[in-house]
Amino acid sequence: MPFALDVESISFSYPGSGPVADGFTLRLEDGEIGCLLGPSGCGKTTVLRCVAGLEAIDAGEIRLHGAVVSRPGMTQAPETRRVGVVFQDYALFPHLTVEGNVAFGLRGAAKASRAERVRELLAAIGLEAWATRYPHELSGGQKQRVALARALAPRPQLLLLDEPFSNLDVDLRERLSLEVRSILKAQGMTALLVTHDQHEAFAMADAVGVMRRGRVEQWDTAYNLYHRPATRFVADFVGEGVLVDSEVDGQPVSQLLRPDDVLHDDESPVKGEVLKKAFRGAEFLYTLRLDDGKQVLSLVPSHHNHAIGERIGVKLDVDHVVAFPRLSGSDD
Ligand SMILES: Nc1ncnc2c1ncn2[C@@H]1O[C@H](COP(=O)(O)OP(=O)(O)OP(=O)(O)O)[C@@H](O)[C@H]1O
Repeated sequence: MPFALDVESISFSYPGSGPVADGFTLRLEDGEIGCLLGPSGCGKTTVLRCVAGLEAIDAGEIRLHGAVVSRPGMTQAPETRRVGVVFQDYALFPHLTVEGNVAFGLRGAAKASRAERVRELLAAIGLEAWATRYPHELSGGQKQRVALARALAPRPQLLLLDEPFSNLDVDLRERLSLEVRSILKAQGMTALLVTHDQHEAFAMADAVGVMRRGRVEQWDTAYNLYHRPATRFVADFVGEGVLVDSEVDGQPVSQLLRPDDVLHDDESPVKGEVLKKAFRGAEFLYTLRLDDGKQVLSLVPSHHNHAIGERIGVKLDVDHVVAFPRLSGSDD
């Protein structure tokens, strides 16, 4: 079986700039939800535009279910790729009702089957009662669900989502990511999401690619990106933590300590001075200075409320060591 999406070693530059995608590779199985996660400017949106057919690649190849849609000198038009796109700004048609918006991509289909598909999708997004409302009557989350239904209506072979929740507040973002994931899974849709928000990536995707300078640095499950980052960049970008100088097998290394590796324990002889504290609801995130001067982060249940300057006992609970060679000067 060919991959639903197979992006093989593509390169792309805007006129007059260096490469924005640089030997970029990514594969998605049928029904898989992938995510590109990375800092601003690393090339996420550009890769999505190449996959949609909005940019012509300079090298490599893009295939959808085995059919070549892009190679140097050949770019199949976006409208014939059967690729749906959802953007962050919803882009709903203000003069069309919810059902009018969802039906928009079904022009040309028979009336009865069009009505049936619209009904099915409004049920999937839980907005049947809103069919005859207009976009200005909807909340941000509802608008984004309508945009999703509109993109799904013509049954694309791939759905691209570009920062779809970034206009929504944080709580809604995570809830909607999970909701959208279950809608996509129910429809068996293959999807590629782009975001710089790791909570969104973790909530929605089966696998996440951390991007840096036009390439994927690690393609993995959320769990592995957090607990087994392959590079210093991934360790730094995903989750919180500090790198402390240490030795493994006699070699000088920087060891990654996540806040959940450092436990608060009153009995422990190792003490840390509270330098900073951030209330997270269920937990405090403490920044502690140990007696040897090293700083670590510690996640502590929030009923342990300690003042800045207080010394508290800590112990390490590291079930596997993640370490990188120590930096020598200018490399990063
Ligand atoms: N139309 C354009 N012409 C020239 N350069 C561009 C154009 N669009 C984007 N770029 C540049 O390409 C690089 C990658 O941009 P891109 O939008 O793909 O990044 P991104 O990872 O999606 O970032 P963000 O999270 O900020 O949206 C950036 O340096 C950007 O300035």
